[in-house]
Amino acid sequence: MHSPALPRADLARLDTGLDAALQHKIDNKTKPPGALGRLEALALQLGRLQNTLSPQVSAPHMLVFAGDHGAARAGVSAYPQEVTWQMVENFLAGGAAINVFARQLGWTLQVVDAGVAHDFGPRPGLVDAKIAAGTANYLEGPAMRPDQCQAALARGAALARQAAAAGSNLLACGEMGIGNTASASLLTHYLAPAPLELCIGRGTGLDDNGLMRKKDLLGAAVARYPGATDPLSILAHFGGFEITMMVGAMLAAAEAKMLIVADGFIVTAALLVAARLQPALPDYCVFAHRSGEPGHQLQLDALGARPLLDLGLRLGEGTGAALALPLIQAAANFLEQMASFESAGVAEKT
Ligand SMILES: O=C(O)c1ccc[n+]([C@@H]2O[C@H](COP(=O)([O-])O)[C@@H](O)[C@H]2O)c1
Ligand SMILES: Cc1cc2nc[nH]c2cc1C
Repeated sequence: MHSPALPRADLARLDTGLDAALQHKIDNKTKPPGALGRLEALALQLGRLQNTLSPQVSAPHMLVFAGDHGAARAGVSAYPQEVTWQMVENFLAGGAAINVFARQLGWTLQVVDAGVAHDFGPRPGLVDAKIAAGTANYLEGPAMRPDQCQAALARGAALARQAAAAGSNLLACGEMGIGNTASASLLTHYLAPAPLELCIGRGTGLDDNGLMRKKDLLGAAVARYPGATDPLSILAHFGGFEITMMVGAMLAAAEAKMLIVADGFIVTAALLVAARLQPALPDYCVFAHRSGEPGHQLQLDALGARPLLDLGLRLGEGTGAALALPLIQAAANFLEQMASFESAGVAEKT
């Protein structure tokens, strides 16, 4: 599927021209070489991305995309579909885990209705980008029409461009959508690619019977759509609107040279789609954490990614991305603020 909503140009790999100077700056800080571990690689990545020896994290922006899934009614989740809109209300009231972590960081969230099956009316703090009241059920046909897929990609891209225009150079993505681990499993199966069975987990907490049912249903969905390889067609077939909007946001964020902070299983499914469209995309990403959802590791392997944290989180909402933000800020800060051996008068290695 061709996408008029997305940039046509190939996304460039990050320029490594400053690597030697960045590494020299990192190595001259008052610490043994390599002693700041993964933070040193993060500092190098930030320097490459911003093409400077003094990278900074400016106005980090978090988008939390919410959407409903037609397949949720068939029983792929431990929770009823209504939880999606109820949790959006919780986000708006400031009572969800992501609100707590965002407050701790002094961070504001932008909550986006990408396609929730509920009429919120005009609400302060909620971006109305509703494509439809939930996707169609992919057990019966495509989750969305091609024009809906394009509209979702375009809306996501516009939100990332707006954040960049307002001075942000870091985009963190989060999501909420009952049934969206099923969509993420299907996308992972086709795009990692990986055996379907290994891509399916308990999501919000299915018991053994529920997991068996989810595997049966998703097996039937794949049987209806054999041999697909085109990433946008697969995305449109299995949804959801929140995942599609994240794909658009990620591609536009990378184009604007923002650092993209990925969260868990569903956000990384969107990233898998985006990386199939723009293979250089992982250069622009930090993988915040390893989700407790087992298919996440398959996605990370497919992307050659190593997450920063491993806390057993499986909540979504962007919680892992929020928890990783201080580490990214620490990487920029040590590079900017630490003394060098010379400036501090500390003797170097003998
Ligand atoms: O981020 C993750 O890795 C993650 C893993 C499992 C579940 N979730 C969240 O749980 C919801 C989807 O779970 P489910 O079982 O309804 O497919 C959705 O709102 C996600 O944000 C998120
Ligand atoms: C309560 C609840 C909160 C969530 N946050 C993200 N996904 C979620 C799923 C449930 C069920």
